[in-house]
Amino acid sequence: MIPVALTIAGSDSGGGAGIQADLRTFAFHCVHGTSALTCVTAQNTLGVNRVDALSPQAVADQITAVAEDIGVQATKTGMLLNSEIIQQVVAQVEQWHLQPLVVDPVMVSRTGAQLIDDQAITALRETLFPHATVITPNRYEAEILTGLKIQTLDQMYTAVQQIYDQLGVKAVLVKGGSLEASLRGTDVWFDGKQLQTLQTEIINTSHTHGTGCTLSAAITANLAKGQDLLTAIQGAKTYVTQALQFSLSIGQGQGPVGHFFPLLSQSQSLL
Ligand SMILES: Nc1ncnc2c1ncn2[C@@H]1O[C@H](COP(=O)(O)OP(=O)(O)OP(=O)(O)O)[C@@H](O)[C@H]1O
Ligand SMILES: Cc1ncc(CO)c(N)n1
Repeated sequence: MIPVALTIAGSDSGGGAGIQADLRTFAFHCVHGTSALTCVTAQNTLGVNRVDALSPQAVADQITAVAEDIGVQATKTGMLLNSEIIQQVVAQVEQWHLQPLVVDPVMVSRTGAQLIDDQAITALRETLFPHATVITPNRYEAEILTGLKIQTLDQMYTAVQQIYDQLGVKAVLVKGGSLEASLRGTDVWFDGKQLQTLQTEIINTSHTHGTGCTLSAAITANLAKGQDLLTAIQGAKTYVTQALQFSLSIGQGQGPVGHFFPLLSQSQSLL
């Protein structure tokens, strides 16, 4: 049986983040990827120029179509855009028991662009987080969720525990990709029992677009294969690190990670 994963997320026309990153990541892990699109962004390596929402019912119907026929072993959410879409996603998560559920609480991109409105942030916290197996905020999202400034490892430890204690989530991974250079490969994990620092080699590249989506999609793919959560996260971090090693210098801004890096390395060795 081939594992099936579902991503509920937005489209990135530049192909680096969102649904495009998620489906490539699922494919790399030999997991069949299905999707429910929430919105379409006009986006490239320089930033987001425009966002168009799908109707909440259209999002719900995509999830129903996948869940009632194909079935899903693990689900992730990415850019959910507004509170009406979040309300429908929560209803679908409940109806189809979409577990395990990885919630990447996409609010602010690494370039600092706000990607969802304030009401949506409240809806995420109050209605979706309680269903999450794990949430994976980046540094800016953890700052919004806690009201803390996060610059150091100690501040990451405080933030991850505060999010766990105050937001009723089962587990939290605060990601350090946008911290100062020495902390870029460092994430902090807390599930109410274990506080862990997860560290990989730091890759010195400015082409990091899509790291967060790729990480949460890889965690989801590993969960769809039946791995336990911490193993799934460790494997996903290794994948992101490798994808960063083969990141693509395309466009005038921050290029995407290289999801298909083994193919790239083969073709390079053929040159
Ligand atoms: N230069 C780097 N070297 C190694 N790991 C990195 C680097 N940059 C980011 N990471 C890792 O990538 C993962 C994603 O973290 P990051 O903080 O970049 O997420 P994000 O801001 O949500 O990403 P994005 O918005 O670009 O999709 C984390 O596991 C982080 O440690
Ligand atoms: C569609 C989409 N989802 C997520 C992110 C976060 O990187 C982005 N930039 N675009």
